Amino acid sequence: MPNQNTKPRSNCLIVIFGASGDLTKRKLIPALYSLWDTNQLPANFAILGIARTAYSDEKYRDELYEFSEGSYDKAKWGEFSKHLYYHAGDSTAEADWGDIKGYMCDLAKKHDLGDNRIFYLSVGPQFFEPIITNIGKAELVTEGRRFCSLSDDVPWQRIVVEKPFGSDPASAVKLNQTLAAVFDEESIYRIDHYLGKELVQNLLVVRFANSLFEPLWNREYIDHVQITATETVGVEGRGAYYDSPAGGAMRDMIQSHLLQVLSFMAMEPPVAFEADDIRTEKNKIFKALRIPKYDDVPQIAVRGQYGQGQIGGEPVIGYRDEKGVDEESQTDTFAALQLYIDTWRWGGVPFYLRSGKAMAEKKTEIVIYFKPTPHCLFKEQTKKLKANQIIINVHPNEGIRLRFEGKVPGLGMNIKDVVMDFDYIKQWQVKPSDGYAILLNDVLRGDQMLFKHRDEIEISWNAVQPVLDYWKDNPQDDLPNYNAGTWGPSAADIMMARDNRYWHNY
Ligand SMILES: NC(=O)C1=CN([C@@H]2O[C@H](COP(=O)(O)OP(=O)(O)OC[C@H]3O[C@@H](n4cnc5c(N)ncnc54)[C@H](OP(=O)(O)O)[C@@H]3O)[C@@H](O)[C@H]2O)C=CC1
Ligand SMILES: O=C1O[C@H](COP(=O)(O)O)[C@@H](O)[C@H](O)[C@H]1O
Repeated sequence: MPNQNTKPRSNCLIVIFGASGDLTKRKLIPALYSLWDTNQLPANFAILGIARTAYSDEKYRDELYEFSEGSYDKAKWGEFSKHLYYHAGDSTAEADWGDIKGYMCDLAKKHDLGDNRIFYLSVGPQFFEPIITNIGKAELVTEGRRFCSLSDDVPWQRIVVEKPFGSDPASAVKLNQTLAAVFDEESIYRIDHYLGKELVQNLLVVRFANSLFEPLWNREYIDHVQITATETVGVEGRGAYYDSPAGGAMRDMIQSHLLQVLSFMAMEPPVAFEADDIRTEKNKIFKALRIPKYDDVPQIAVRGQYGQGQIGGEPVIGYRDEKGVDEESQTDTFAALQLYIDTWRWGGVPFYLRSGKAMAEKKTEIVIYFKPTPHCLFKEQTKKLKANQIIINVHPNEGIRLRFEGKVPGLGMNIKDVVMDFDYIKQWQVKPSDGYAILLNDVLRGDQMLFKHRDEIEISWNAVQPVLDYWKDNPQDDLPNYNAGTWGPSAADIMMARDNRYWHNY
């Protein structure tokens, strides 16, 4: 993996809370291993996993190795895992912090790490605040140095906070306050793994390293934008979380990942390619998002929930039959939302966001639909002409496709749409990263560019809250309203048809 971040990294202890969980095993440890394998970790480092399940260091290392099902080279894993430790404890209980702190200090001495620490909150959101508070009480954030976290001479402590970041505007503000009581904003890394995806970052390069696209990137030429993240998987054993008041597609995907993608798609050119400048421009987009009116919700938002169906020829149970899900659940496993950004550039251009589980295909894409030409020379073909499109395939088939009209070979002037194709894997001969290695590399080097600022989180909740309120107040009696393995409820197509548009499904 190329190193795109050239800031120096210093020796440090990486502490993962929730070390026995899915995210740690599936994403964090593989990302740290790949950084180590490509010499991107500091000369001295140790990783300390903390959770309540009892493991010895050896057992923990073996468990992670087995979990990887052969993804790690055995000899290399042996070397890497010498840096990997485990401590069984309840990090939400103040009483356990004497031991936790002692263990951290011993490891720091053993590996000569000084006081540099990264705390990674890979636990359920209900545990974020108690753990942050306990870190503060244990005096693990160096007093008087909170505002010097980027200096090489002074120890630093950084915290990585997973999603969901709150479940509404008030809880997001409260979490930000708890964080601010212990860490300065420069030390807080609110992670969104979509910003670590190659094709999402590529948006900035496409827009700001080329003169070809940016002149068209506005209301004069763009008719509308669609941002889609659909999955074939259902809730996969996360029924209890997904069906809680903090769950559902609007919160789980749209409020977080898709709004972040939208901000990269829509922001103004930053003054410089620096974290502060990028975050300033993103923040302006969040400020300019038109807050939907409560009474308009049925026109601008669609809620869906999957019933039983088939995916890839296999039968799939309905959402309400999943473990941990209420049999009369109103949770949205599909959500679609029309938004406007009230700025000079985007006035009148609708942005359609949608996400769903148990759908026909796993795909994440941004599709930009252009307006028709001001005058049509090919009169008899007018009805057949398709809108020009830029399709950014974030996953799968990573790449960028430009769809435009071309002449069909032969006699006469027949016109058909054709595609110009930048295929990421063919071009670079590498598989794109899932985002975690890129983002962890940034945390190690103190680069916040791809992390969410306090302000944008608080504002972005406001854009979806009226929809969540409306849905809570108005149960929908047609749920489940789409079969697993389809493109979601017909109401989503009707919402588009009302605007004379259709979803980009194939
Ligand atoms: N899994 C994923 O792909 C993604 C997850 N996330 C987010 O990451 C976070 C973790 O998710 P995930 O790994 O899936 O969750 P899991 O339920 O798989 O793991 C949760 C972890 O928290 C630990 N834990 C629970 N209670 C305590 C406690 N009181 N003290 C210390 N540790 C505790 C559990 O260990 P034990 O029981 O041993 O204490 C376990 O290690 C969540 O916030 C989730 O939203 C975000 C994006 C993707
Ligand atoms: O954060 C989350 O993302 C995943 C989808 O991530 P992707 O990288 O596979 O597109 C989603 O399944 C999960 O519900 C959500 O919490």
